[in-house]
Amino acid sequence: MGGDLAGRRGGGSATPGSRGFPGGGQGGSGWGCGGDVEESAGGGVLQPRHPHAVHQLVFYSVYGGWDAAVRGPPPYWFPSPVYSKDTNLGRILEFHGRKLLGTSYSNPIDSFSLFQKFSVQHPEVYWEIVLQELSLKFQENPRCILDTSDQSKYGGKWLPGAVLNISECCLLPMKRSDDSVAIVWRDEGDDSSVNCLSLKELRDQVMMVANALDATFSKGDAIAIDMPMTVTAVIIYLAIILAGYVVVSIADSFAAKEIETRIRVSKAQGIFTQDFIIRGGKAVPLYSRVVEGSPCKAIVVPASGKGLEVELRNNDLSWNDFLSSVERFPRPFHYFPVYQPIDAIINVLFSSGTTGDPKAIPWSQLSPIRCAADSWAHIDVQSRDILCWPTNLGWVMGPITVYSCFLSGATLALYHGSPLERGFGKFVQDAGVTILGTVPSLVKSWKNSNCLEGLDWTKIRTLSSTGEASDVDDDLWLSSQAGYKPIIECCGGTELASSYIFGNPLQCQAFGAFSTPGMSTGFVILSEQGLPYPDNQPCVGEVGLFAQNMGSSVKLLNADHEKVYLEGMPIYNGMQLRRHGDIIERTVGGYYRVHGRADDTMNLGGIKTSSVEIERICNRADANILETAAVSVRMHNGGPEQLVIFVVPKDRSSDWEAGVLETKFQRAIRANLNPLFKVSFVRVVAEFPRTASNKLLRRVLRDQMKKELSARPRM
Ligand SMILES: Nc1ncnc2c1ncn2[C@@H]1O[C@H](COP(=O)(O)OP(=O)(O)OP(=O)(O)O)[C@@H](O)[C@H]1O
Repeated sequence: MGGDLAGRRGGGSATPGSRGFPGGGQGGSGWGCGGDVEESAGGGVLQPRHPHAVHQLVFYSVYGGWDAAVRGPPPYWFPSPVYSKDTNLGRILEFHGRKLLGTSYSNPIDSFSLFQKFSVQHPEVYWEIVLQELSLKFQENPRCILDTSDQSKYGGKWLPGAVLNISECCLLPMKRSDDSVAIVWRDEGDDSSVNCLSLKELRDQVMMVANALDATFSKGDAIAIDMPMTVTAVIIYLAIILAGYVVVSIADSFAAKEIETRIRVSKAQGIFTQDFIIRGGKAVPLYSRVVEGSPCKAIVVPASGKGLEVELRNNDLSWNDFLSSVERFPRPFHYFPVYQPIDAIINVLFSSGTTGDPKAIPWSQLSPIRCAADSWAHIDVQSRDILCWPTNLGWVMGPITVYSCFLSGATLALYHGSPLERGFGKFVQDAGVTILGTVPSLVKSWKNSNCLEGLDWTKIRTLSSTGEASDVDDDLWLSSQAGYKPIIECCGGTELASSYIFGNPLQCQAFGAFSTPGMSTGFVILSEQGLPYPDNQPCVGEVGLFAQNMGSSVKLLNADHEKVYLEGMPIYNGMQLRRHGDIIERTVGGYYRVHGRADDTMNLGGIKTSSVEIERICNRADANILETAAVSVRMHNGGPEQLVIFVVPKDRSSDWEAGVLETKFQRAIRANLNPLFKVSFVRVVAEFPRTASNKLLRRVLRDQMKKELSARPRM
């Protein structure tokens, strides 16, 4: 991406006027539309209480004449000079900018893109600065930031020689005091209060659990956590790492067979779980699934906070019995952390399995530093923030959220219940959440059910989204709920412990788009011939990541790392590129869009296109469409790929003619994408198959359609 492109964006001259979108600037929360805070505070016209139709009318009218092909995606949020200097990166740039970038430095907004490039070219300088900003305490300091002398170490050796305990770093009063609030939470159904745990109280709890672990397990054991992301789960997570064990993260939505696979692959010796999961007013059995899936010792936490409501196996322990092992300890709240080299494994995570079997990915102590640093730089997590991201420790966002809060000194906000319901929204309001993370399916559900109506989300200063491609209209709705705050898009992978493309509060933001490669992340976009496009040119292709990527995986437990990520990838500037498998677009104006997995691309009449691109258009072809999925299949007698659109309607009772929909889709695709793409089949379904982390499984829809076609009589 050319510096000039980004510079123009940042400077605002490519935006629709310095006041921009009428929604921006309200709430006085410290940002504005190109002006100073003082000018913009309270200056917004649109309010969260206005119906979505009004927000739509204004947004789509303001940008009605915007030619995206010439100007790129329309930006809806613009950083002000005053706001920019109050961000983490802005502060760093004001302090170091001139020294590092020389006379090229002007201000955080205009110089952001240059600094991102600088961070790729000089990782040792960038990381030296960022390490100082996080709550990190090394027992042995690293010899250097990056050692590339050993050619056999793909991507180099980061922070060689460093010894630390990353869990201890999360618990130290470095970025905040012992009395500051570390975690706030609320149980589902309890609207009365928001519970708080101070940093000191958290540390005491973690140390007590660490002592109890030593009484039950052998050093170095892998210990699984399969429970909702509650305060207790976070305490257990930190305790396992503090005491020198390895966490095996298992999402609480998995069936017994999935639990069994994860326990087997990771060789876990024990598992922390709950009797039930309380969600949406229901008690969903969890312990019974764990018992079916694993013979290893289970420690069972009561979901109700009172007694257990299940009968345990002989070898299993109730949470209370587990903790009672420390009663005889003279100092149960004291614990000496187990210090380990930087590359020691602390957590085994599993990818979502969108492209096949989930990969078992070991995280070293570098990975948490990477997570926290990226959230610090891109989501601007600060010690004054209260961060909520409904997820699970079994998904990459769980550990990312924990480290992003505790290594930056922010407060972690946890809701013990379903994030789909009003109770969650009320918690966000009552807890004063300032940073809210989401996934697109959650946003779609909130918008569709209207369950947040009347709640006040204006304390939120930054929103964030990850997991799947966002829908522009859903994001318009989300941003408007918080008084037009920026939605920072993040796209990466479990194996990277981070994202490779992001939004950033030093740049104008456009709905459903990313504004920059991650700090210190380099990549090229490859043509079909495997050749990199020039980095200032709009293009679409598979992303090839640079090898030197701090915190990314070097090993898989259940697959050959080299085969999965490196084999067959081209060399760029003498450097072996790393596969990520995404097709991305660099737009005019230097934004990025994700077009989905390389496996989901199709060839329609000789033209390559992605599912996501077609879905974006089809989603808006009729008001009663909740979502669409586009796949292509070949007929049993071969021939060209046929386009199939699957549809989930909003109103399931409405009687839909596939023929009418086919015409609507065809018309929309012809007008907005390519007149040559022909819709061959439309199928209306009640819901889409998804991974346990809610990602759309197009490969299952493809198989379903292939089966249907092969069952048809052959001519
Ligand atoms: N904001 C986003 N927009 C679009 N796609 C996203 C976004 N965030 C993540 N993704 C998709 O999710 C992928 C990362 O998810 P994850 O690490 O869980 O692995 P997976 O690719 O879903 O699973 P597997 O590697 O097992 O196939 C990204 O490569 C991208 O395809």
